[in-house]
Amino acid sequence: MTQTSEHRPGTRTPVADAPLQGAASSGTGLAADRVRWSVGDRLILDDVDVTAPPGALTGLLGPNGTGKSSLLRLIAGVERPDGGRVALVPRHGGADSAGAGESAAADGAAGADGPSGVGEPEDLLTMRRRRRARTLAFVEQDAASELPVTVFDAVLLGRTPHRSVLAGPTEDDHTIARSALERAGAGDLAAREISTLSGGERQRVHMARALAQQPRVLLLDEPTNHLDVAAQLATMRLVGELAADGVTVLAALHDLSLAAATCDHVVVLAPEPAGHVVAAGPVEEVLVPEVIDPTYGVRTTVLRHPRTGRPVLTFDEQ
Ligand SMILES: Nc1ncnc2c1ncn2[C@@H]1O[C@H](COP(=O)(O)OP(=O)(O)OP(=O)(O)O)[C@@H](O)[C@H]1O
Repeated sequence: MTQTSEHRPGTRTPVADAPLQGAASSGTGLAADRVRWSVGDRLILDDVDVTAPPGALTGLLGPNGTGKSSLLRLIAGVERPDGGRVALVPRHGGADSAGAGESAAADGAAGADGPSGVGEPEDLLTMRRRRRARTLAFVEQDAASELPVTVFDAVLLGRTPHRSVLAGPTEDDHTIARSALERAGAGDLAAREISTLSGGERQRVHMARALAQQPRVLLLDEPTNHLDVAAQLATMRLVGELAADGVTVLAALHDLSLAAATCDHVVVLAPEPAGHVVAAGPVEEVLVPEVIDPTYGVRTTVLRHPRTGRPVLTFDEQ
């Protein structure tokens, strides 16, 4: 799959908030190979292959229960797969691998969880927790937020993987957290107790915490859930900007027109048999009736957005 950045809406220029770009410019892709996961005797994901190219927004699509959240949780290390591999794949071997090697050394773990050679894929599943937290951020669907902390302190927690275990947050950490809140459209919520927020407000705060982590890879499970239409557009624009900055984004989405309007690539999971990939590739090739109709059990009409020319999908029952 190749990057098709000209398709992304909104600005494609690198954003001005330098503090949030930190680890984002490395151009690391993500490859999940033959990922298999069962719960009890129920097979949820059956040898699933998903690739998220570096510095691109990849939409993970599929009907309810096809395993999108499960796959994101496995990639994030929340669950362990029964089989398969999840790796960071450098775009340019030299620069990326050098960066990764430095990070491993900073962890005191060089040679243990770092890549073995220049340009080698790096195994995410065996990566040390702390290093993974500096590499990858995950915004879960309806993540619980009952901690008795302010929004600002919750976002500041995103900085934890970047400092030594006993050190408190630095002035830089505060600056990055403030910038992350602003960028996620939640600057005015900083002093609020997180448990008092509405669903949409929480969603922005979770995004801000992920931004404060300065990840190379960002996993989003339904990032527009709970958001009004303006906030949905703002969130997807932000995600597109992050991808333009070099962050590899894999986002589970239900709104196929939103995916068509914003994603560089899409991967569609199908319900039968358990969580397998029916199609993957550029939006124009994958979001077509031949793929969507049998997968979702609908009749799809593909229109064109009058301004962007991108696909707009409408649906009828079969
Ligand atoms: N811990 C678990 N125990 C039992 N079953 C599970 C568990 N986690 C997921 N499942 C099942 O695995 C299947 C895939 O769930 P998952 O949440 O990954 O799907 P999804 O594609 O994200 O769904 P949705 O679009 O509805 O959010 C579902 O049938 C779900 O009930």
